Amino acid sequence: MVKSHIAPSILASDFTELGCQCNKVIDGGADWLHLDVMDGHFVPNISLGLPVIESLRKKIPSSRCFFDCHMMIENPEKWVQKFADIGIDQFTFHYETTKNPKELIKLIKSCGLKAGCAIKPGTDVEVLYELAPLLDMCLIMTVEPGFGGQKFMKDMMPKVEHLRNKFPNLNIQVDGGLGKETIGDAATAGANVIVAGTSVFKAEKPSEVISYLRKEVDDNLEARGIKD
Ligand SMILES: O=C(CO)[C@@H](O)[C@H](O)COP(=O)(O)O
Repeated sequence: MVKSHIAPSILASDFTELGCQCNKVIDGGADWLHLDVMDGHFVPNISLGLPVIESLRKKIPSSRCFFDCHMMIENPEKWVQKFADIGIDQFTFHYETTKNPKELIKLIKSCGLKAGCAIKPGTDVEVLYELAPLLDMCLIMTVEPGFGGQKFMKDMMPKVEHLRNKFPNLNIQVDGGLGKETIGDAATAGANVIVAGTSVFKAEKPSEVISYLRKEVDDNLEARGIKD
């Protein structure tokens, strides 16, 4: 059994008003904040890191919002403890960045964090089958990681479907190009954690978009009989 979680990606926010904008989407119904950490090596972009997330955490406690960190970085092992120390809730590493994913999951959990594993569009979903029972969440990228505002890759949906059929109780996240036009595909395939940057932060009424996304997910989880 799983719940819907709507996770706006702050990459699409106005960074000069970050705290206010985050509070607005949380008041509008967001369950998680999705924090995209990029190092300029694993992906061709640099976004934000420890100081920004630490400041946000001081304003927004865990009891108010779950901090979901998507680590688009090389050598993720080096950063787990540091991100745990500033109070994040979940550390999602990329499968492509580590030789020993099982050890990394152990490390993440030993630091008191939830563990997620992401795969790029070119990576086979089968790599997650052995790891999924050890994980709190799998992330199927629906764009090439690195930038917000890209087109949703519908051809990633069979990955979500395979994963959902094998693991009915797993949190399955999709990330990239999600909004009102694409949520139907993701929800039908079985995704329950929806990252939405542009569609939420650039909306006139973020709360209305969040409710729309949640309803699509909830209806589909209910139809599958796996809604918590
Ligand atoms: O991880 C990434 C991009 O690498 C995403 O989290 C995007 O930031 C989502 O943005 P939208 O496609 O929803 O604008």
